[in-house]
Amino acid sequence: MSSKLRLGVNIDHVATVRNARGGVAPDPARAAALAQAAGADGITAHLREDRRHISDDDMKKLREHIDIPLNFEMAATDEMLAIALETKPHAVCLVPEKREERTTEGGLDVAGGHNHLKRFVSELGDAGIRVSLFIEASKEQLDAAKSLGAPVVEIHTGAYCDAQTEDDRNRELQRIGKAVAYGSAIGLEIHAGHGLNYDTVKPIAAIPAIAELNIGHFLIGEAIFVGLEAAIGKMRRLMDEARGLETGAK
Ligand SMILES: CC(=O)[C@@H](O)[C@H](O)COP(=O)(O)O
Ligand SMILES: NCC(=O)COP(=O)(O)O
Repeated sequence: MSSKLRLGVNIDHVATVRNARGGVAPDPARAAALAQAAGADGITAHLREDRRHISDDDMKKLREHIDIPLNFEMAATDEMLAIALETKPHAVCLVPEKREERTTEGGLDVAGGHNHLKRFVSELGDAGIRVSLFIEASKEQLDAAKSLGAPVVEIHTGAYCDAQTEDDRNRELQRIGKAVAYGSAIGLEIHAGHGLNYDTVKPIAAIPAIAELNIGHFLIGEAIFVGLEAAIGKMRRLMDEARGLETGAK
């Protein structure tokens, strides 16, 4: 019997729309409350160093007003560490960040940045925060994550989602499947996300050892047409179908 896959809804791009006019609407905390009501298992938000979407105040409001787990995505910097330790979210996902990128382009080089990351994993873990590392689907990165003592990794699904041919997509899917099997065999909890939509979610959701998917940009875009509740409901249904589960989603 397959187990239910958790859906973390990333609300970054509600803030992108708000910031286009510099006011207070639409409010990411309101979107998070709606996502929770629609069946999200967690809320993900990325406080970027340049504050292009989510703000410090959004993080505080999310922490105060949301009952489901908050997954705080951040770069491994001292500024972000201090904010995370004050916010005390359920989880922190450490991600690579480049000021000039449009979105997160790749995974963290955990193997190469081992010494730099160690302190972040320990300090967050000691504060009772579940630490995850956003990485590419590679054995080298999984081994490095394990040796740092991170309990969770999130596999970057961007290359799989962006693949232009069926062959490339299948190759990426196989790479992810192999990494998930290896990561879970060495005792890591495996999450996945980035760029997932209705067309790409099922093969990823069908990988049994994945415990959580984080999905944002597509859901917020789709909500413009059908509303957030319907968009999340459909994603939930596709995930449940991929696991062969009865779905309670509308
Ligand atoms: C780390 C990751 O893949 C995303 O969750 C992240 O939030 C992407 O950053 P943007 O939302 O700024 O594109
Ligand atoms: N970590 C991935 C995430 O939170 C959502 O990414 P996306 O669906 O906005 O690309």
